Amino acid sequence: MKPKTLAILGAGAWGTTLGQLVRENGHEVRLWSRRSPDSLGQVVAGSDMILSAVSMKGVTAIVEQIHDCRLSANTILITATKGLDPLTTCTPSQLWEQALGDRPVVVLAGPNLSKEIQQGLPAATVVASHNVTAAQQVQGVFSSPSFRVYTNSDPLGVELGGTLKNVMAIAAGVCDGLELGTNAKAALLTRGLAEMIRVGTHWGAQTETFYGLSGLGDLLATCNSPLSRNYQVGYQLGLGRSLSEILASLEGTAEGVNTTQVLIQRAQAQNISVPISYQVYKLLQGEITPKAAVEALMLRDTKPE
Ligand SMILES: NC(=O)C1=CN([C@@H]2O[C@H](COP(=O)(O)OP(=O)(O)OC[C@H]3O[C@@H](n4cnc5c(N)ncnc54)[C@H](OP(=O)(O)O)[C@@H]3O)[C@@H](O)[C@H]2O)C=CC1
Ligand SMILES: O=C(CO)COP(=O)(O)O
Repeated sequence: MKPKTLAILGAGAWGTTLGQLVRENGHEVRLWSRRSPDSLGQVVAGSDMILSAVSMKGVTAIVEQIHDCRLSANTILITATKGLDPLTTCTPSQLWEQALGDRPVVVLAGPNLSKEIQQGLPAATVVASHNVTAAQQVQGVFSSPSFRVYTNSDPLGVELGGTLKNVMAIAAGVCDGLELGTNAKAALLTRGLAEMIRVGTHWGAQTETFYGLSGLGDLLATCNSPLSRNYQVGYQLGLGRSLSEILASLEGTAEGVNTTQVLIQRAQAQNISVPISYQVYKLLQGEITPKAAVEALMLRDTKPE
């Protein structure tokens, strides 16, 4: 493959790690953050691909700035952010699509704890787009002997898999912090996946996508690893620490905290049943103790599976 030029927006843990992967594959990487001396326009000019790996709270500002930048007609935008916009409740790819018109947008998501990837441990991910050719080009740029990349044609499902599992990762951390055991964790993750599918399909994603790497796969990774920031938040809540105390000492972004707020706002407006996410919400709001959240879930009305 001819070397490509990739502008990476967001020099946090994930942007840096993805930049390292692409550089090792022989492509040119220009890493940009809001603290960079170069302007966004300078960095994206002439790039074949732009990868956004900023946390959700930074996406809107960058999407607005991109409007004023000169991009070539076939520049591919790749979004790796796992979150929901509090103002519009849109996903990052929806925000990018609104801004970029006809240019292809590709979602990259999967069970990808950046610290393991930095060590060169094997991992797999998904690149999803309505534009199959664009997804295949991105697959070519990122694939390596240690990073296996699959294409998918349900970008919304792939994006929501990676986004909604962060709420479940908080719940899983609480479960482990409270030492509720393996049966409880299995029940939580299974019902958590059902909840993610209920929300995702209501919003237009396909059920089967959630059984893939970005849904079930990322659920297994983040709900079982202390490397996950969302899991860490939940674990420490389970130990009885307050959210503000936890966030003050957390290294990096735990998107699930914001995602839970936006999810509950939208699920309530649309009358979608999200019992696990709702207990995570009440816990994050400080309205309930971890033990009371578990009781509330266990004492719900009985129902068929
Ligand atoms: N780390 C991981 O393992 C993975 C992370 N992700 C997702 O990638 C995204 C980024 O995560 P990660 O890199 O770990 O997070 P970090 O906290 O390490 O980095 C966040 C990045 O976003 C930028 N940012 C934050 N707020 C703004 C803003 N208002 N304007 C512009 N830029 C901003 C930060 O810039 P600055 O440094 O200037 O503050 C930084 O570059 C998240 O959505 C996460 O869910 C997805 C898969 C794996
Ligand atoms: O999304 C991730 C791995 O796929 C990273 O998880 P955290 O954001 O919880 O650290």
